[in-house]
Amino acid sequence: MANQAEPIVELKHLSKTIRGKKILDDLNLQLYPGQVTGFLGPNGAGKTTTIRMMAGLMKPTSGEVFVAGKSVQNDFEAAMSNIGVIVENPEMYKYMTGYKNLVHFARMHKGVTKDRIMEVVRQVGLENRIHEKVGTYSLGMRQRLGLAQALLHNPKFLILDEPTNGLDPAGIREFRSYLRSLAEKAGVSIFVSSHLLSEIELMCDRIAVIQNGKLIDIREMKEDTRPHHYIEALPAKQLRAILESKGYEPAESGAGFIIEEGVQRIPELVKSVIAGGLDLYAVRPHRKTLEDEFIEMTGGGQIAEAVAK
Ligand SMILES: Nc1ncnc2c1ncn2[C@@H]1O[C@H](COP(=O)(O)OP(=O)(O)OP(=O)(O)O)[C@@H](O)[C@H]1O
Repeated sequence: MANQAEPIVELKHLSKTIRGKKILDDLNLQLYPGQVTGFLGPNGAGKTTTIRMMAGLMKPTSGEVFVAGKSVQNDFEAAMSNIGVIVENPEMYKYMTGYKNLVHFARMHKGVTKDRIMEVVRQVGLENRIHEKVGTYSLGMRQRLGLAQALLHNPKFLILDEPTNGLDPAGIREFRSYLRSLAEKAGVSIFVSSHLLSEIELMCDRIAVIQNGKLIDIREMKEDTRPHHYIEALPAKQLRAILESKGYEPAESGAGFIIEEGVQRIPELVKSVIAGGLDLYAVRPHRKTLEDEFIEMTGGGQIAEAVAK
């Protein structure tokens, strides 16, 4: 899929040292069109520093960031014409309407027409409220207006720093689906920083994990192709014996077991458990979470704890 395309963003040997302290250490990363990449790491890992350098707000000590082939460090304006940035709580003029705010921000770019402004307004679903003052907007609507602002000049690359801070669960869900459709329909490459594992898991195709200024992992978020089920029955010892006799390798999980099995053979298995005289308490599909994967990957060590914060 997207990985076979040319990267739209490349971080090459990005390092930053401030007063003798190494904050970023030789970061190399490629981002692709149509993909949402999560940037995950514990507090102080270096996420904001990386993002500031990607957006040209801070100079790296060494290394370079390329966006659509243009260097953010050496060809700033050309690179920025392809970048949209949303930082936490985007600055808006509350006493002006959403529309007037966008007109104001549109002046910072070349060639943003009124039609383009309205197109972006529709894209983020604000058409019914765009002529009302921003002061009357909910936080979710303000986030969407921020997104509209960042999209005005049709950037190929969108950077979001902790975008859902302060949103309620419904607002987060809504924002997430906008981002996904933006990547899928418009082919925008999106880079989202967060320290929330669960958020990244739902929003992203791919995650890059940073710790102590170093990129420690990059992985695709694939649906686990092998289906699993959780099953719980008493006595547990007997359940294990039944599962093993059917060729499963049951993994203990809470009061039950996880087995690798799709939904087709579950009714048959349930019949055997009941026929064996066991009390059945639960059978449900089980999907591995990112946290499970980290624990498997790290043996439950420091990284899993750090990213789970
Ligand atoms: N101007 C600076 N001077 C000195 N140290 C700095 C400066 N800016 C950042 N740091 C340090 O660099 C490290 C990385 O900070 P950064 O803000 O990039 O982390 P982060 O991953 O964004 O963390 P958070 O999730 O807490 O925002 C931290 O240890 C921070 O204290």
